[in-house]
Amino acid sequence: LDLKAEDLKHLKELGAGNGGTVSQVMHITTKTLMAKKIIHIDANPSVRKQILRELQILHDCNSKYIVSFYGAFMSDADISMCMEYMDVGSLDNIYKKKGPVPLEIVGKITLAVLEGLNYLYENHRIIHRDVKPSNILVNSKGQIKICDFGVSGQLINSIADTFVGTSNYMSPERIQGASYSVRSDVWSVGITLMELAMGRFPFPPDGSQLTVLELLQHIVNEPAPRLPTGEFPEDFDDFVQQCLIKVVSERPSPNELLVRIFGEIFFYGTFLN
Ligand SMILES: O=C(NOCCO)c1oc2ccncc2c1Nc1ccc(C2CC2)cc1F
Ligand SMILES: [Mg+2]
Repeated sequence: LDLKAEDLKHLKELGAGNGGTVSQVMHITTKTLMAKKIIHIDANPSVRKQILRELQILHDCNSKYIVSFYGAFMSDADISMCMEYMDVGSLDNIYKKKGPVPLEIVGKITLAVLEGLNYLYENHRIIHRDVKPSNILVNSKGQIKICDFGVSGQLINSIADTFVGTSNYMSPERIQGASYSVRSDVWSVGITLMELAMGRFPFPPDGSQLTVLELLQHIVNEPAPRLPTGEFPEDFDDFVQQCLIKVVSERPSPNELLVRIFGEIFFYGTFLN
């Protein structure tokens, strides 16, 4: 299925984020609903060709926790990426509309995200680099899948060159210039789970407004955020604390967290059930 622009019928705009625009499209011949993401890259043709080549890896990223990929193509200076249409949408829009996510759903999200991250790393050595509620998608079959992960190194560079990438979910070591590791993704998972369970971004604790710089300094210099005491089960609080260990070498990897969850009684009768 080699995708081209003329094979697709534009249906509606779904959203626009930092540097990307997503719309719902129909693949005309197969009648398949898709989400098409357009990223504008002002890079020379050889860089754009390399990005397209690297994105082909997505055809081998097959997991029920990863949004399916249909293909990518260039149209003038833009990269178009076509993927599975997730009809319920992204978790940031869901919690902003419906309020804090019930804990049994947070448990389901936790397992899906850890399994997805673990699949990407163990099978393709891919680190997500951008775990956050807007990159976790839900469909009406109740499936939870991750997207927008760093599969193309060249696209990572091009996005970094073109857009301001200081993410609120960035780990302390990453803010201080250390290189990404899978454990940096686990920090972002911790912040994401807190945000979903609390129904608000967890920094700063008192909810006051911080500038971007103040936020980054806070993440590096202050203790990790904590769930409000007594409002959540201890096992969820412990799990989030594990994800938010500030020293990256002491923070668990997705694989270690999954082994701990499935290896212990911990899993049953907890927020993960
Ligand atoms: O969208 C991205 N960032 O969002 C900010 C710009 O709007 C993004 O950043 C990358 C960096 C490196 N390689 C890829 C991507 C990628 N996109 C992407 C990755 C995987 C998939 C999988 C099919 C589900 C879909 C995607 F759209
Ligand atoms: Mg995104």
